[in-house]
Amino acid sequence: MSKTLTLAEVAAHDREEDCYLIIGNERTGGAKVYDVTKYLDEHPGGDAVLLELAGKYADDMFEDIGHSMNARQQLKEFLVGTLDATEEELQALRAPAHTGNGDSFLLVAVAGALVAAVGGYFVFMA
Ligand code: HEM
Repeated sequence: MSKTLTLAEVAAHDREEDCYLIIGNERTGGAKVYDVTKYLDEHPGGDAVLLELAGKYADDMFEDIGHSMNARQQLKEFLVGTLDATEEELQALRAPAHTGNGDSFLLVAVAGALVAAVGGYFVFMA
């Protein structure tokens, strides 16, 4: 039977000699815990990216890369168990990535103001 781990239990496996990652979401069948310690040296994307996420929720990064079906298949070899966390806890872990949207909104607003100012200047000069 597969185990169920809490976020705190996963967080304890946060180094090169003992590296767990949480990958998965509602769409891919739920958040699951993987022991990638033995995979660090073999990962085509290198060990650094995995170590940076050691003991953490790595799903957003895993999905952003657009891993192949083969990579998804490989995941199964490293399965430790399922994650015992509420939807709110997972959302909180995703939060840092979401603040990025606020920044880009600001960027668009500033760029828009700049275009309006330059446009206004030319209209004024004409
Ligand atoms: C156990 C988890 C993981 C497995 C089994 C895995 C497997 C793979 C495989 C097989 C590839 C080759 C391309 C492909 O088939 O898609 C790959 C590439 C890559 N992976 Fe992962 N990966 C894992 C987790 C992650 C995570 C968490 C990141 C976070 C950033 C990551 C970043 C990358 C990058 C950047 C590449 C591209 C390498 C390149 O093409 O230069 N991987 N991974």
